[in-house]
Amino acid sequence: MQTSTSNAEAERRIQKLTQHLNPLLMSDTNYLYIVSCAARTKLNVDTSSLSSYMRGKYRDIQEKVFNYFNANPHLQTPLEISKDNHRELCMKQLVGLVREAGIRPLRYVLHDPSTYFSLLEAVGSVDMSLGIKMGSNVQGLQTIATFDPITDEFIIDTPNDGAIKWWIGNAAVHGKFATVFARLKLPTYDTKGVSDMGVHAFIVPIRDMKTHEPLPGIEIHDCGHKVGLNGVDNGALRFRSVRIPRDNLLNRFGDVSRDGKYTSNLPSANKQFAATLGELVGGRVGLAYSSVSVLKVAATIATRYSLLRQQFGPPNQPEVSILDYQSQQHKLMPMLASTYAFHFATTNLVEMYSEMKKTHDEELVADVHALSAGLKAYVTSYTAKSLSVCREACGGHGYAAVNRFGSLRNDHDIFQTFEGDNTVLLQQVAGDLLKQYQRKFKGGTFAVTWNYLRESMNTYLSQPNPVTARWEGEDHLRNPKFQLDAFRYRTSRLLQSVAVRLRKHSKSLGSFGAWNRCLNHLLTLAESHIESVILAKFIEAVDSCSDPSSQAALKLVCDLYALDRIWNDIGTYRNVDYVAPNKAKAIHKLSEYLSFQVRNIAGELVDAFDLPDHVTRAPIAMQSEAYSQYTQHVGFE
Ligand SMILES: Cc1cc2nc3c(=O)[nH]c(=O)nc-3n(C[C@H](O)[C@H](O)[C@H](O)COP(=O)(O)OP(=O)(O)OC[C@H]3O[C@@H](n4cnc5c(N)ncnc54)[C@H](O)[C@@H]3O)c2cc1C
Repeated sequence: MQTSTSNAEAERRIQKLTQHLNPLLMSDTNYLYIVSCAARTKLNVDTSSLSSYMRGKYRDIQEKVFNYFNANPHLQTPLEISKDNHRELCMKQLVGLVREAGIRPLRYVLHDPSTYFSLLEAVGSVDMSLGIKMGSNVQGLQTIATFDPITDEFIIDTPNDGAIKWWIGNAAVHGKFATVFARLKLPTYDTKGVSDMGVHAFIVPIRDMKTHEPLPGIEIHDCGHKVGLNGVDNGALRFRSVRIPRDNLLNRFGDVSRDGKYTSNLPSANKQFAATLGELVGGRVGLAYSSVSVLKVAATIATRYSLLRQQFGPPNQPEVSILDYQSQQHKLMPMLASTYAFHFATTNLVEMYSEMKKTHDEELVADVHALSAGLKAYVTSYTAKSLSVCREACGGHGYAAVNRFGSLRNDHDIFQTFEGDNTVLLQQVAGDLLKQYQRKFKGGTFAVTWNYLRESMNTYLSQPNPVTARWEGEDHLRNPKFQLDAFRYRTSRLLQSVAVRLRKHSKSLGSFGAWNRCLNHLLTLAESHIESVILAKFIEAVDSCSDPSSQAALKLVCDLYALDRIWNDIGTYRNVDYVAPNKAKAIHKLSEYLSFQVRNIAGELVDAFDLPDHVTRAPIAMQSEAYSQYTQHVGFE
């Protein structure tokens, strides 16, 4: 921290005043005192260093995308646009990006996923529909692909109406090919008839290249007008004995020879399944990462507006900015801190994913699978809620479509559902944790991300220490060890207690019934685990930052993230006396104080997201002359 010790008492007084006095009733002397001290306690943030630490090597390619759309205003999505026009525009945006800007996203999918996801982030900031259109694919686990050795073809079938593939991006209008995940069936020439080789990916042409009509056996219906993302043409697909050449099997993990023999370079069916699964998680990784970029845009708009907008103040004094109100800080500052936390967690996920694509390491595949499910669910739910908070935090102007919250909220909302419903995904995380827990008691090894549970179980399951439960000093509360211990303690308790409950209920209810009886407990466990992972990654990012001013800012933001989360769940900690009443009070006070300190550098923190005005686009968030730009937009001279 850059504030001197002598300032600490002054800061505390400011915080006390801002906490306990309604600014409307504040005396002039107090008010001036607050303003002057606030200026003194402000950290100096070097925005450009912080920004390059955040964006790293992807800055250039993202700028290329932003510049292309800035230079081509006709390709920017207007506020009012019909579904059909939006679909056409979205297609033109994609074609322009590839042909004119020379950006070929698919080139990166296989060999450089990190660059691909950063492109997705930039493109999604321009129009979320475009980001989704670039990443859509088809998955159908009930769909069947049967090999016909006579014609050397696979026959693709949708076995029943329940297996019709709904909501396939690009299918309703523009798509010519689909990547279809289907169960591969091979003839066995015995009484069994066929054997099921598990899920494989196939390229299936769906429309005629010249006439663009659906091909024989392929039925396509338009899913119609949606709540958002109307630039994407979603369709429902049914396959009836569609024949494709044997070569259309994507054979990286398993192949079929001309005489119908199956070969694979992977040693076991488990490894093959893990590798195929690895291919499916890319969508979730992309959604978690893109959701953070939506949160960055929303937090930028809401923070800039809150700094600009002045409302009321002490008698005979200038009005104060609405971000000076404690309530506004409470709405927005922990959210800004979370945006930073999620940035580092999802960047790390992308790196793990890239490594997994290179090595196909089985443990890493399992780790990325569970972590992508958890982060996708946690981050997208948080962003969806935050978009409403940001809208409300900007008052009436937040409701104007031009200020973006409506379209961001509508477009982003489905992130909670596609690539796996969030409630279902969190259950996968809980299931994985339980598996790890069982292994611990059977003496097996723990996968990488869950390693901390191995260390934590013995420590955290013992009774809380009554002495440390009372420690309330700022140094202690801002110590990453205390913060991480607290998060992990909660996860370990939840894990151990749910395991006991599941065992008890499964005797009378069976495993499905027991799972359902403990479902809310399981979801809380999964969220708690994901919060621990996010905090651990944030702490690592603070430690690795070499620029002192950026590091001080990140440390402040990280402390706010950690203490705000602990305070949000303080009941759990109090219930088991992990924190005594005095400590709970100190955590609350400190998190409000940190919100106030973050408020002092909020402008710099959102500037470090490095989103140009032509990307944020909301007139209330312009970096200069925001009010006049807005009044001009409405029509005032
Ligand atoms: C705009 C859009 C685009 C899409 N794009 C694609 C695409 O390109 N490719 C593709 O393959 N798919 C796509 N999808 C499909 C998407 O992946 C599914 O909609 C999603 O997986 C959820 O499945 P569902 O709609 O059947 O919901 P349901 O499973 O019916 O869920 C409905 C509700 O039931 C609850 N629920 C369901 N199961 C459980 C459970 N086990 N425990 C507790 N609660 C449960 C859920 O929490 C949810 O609240 C898209 C969907 C949309 C809307």
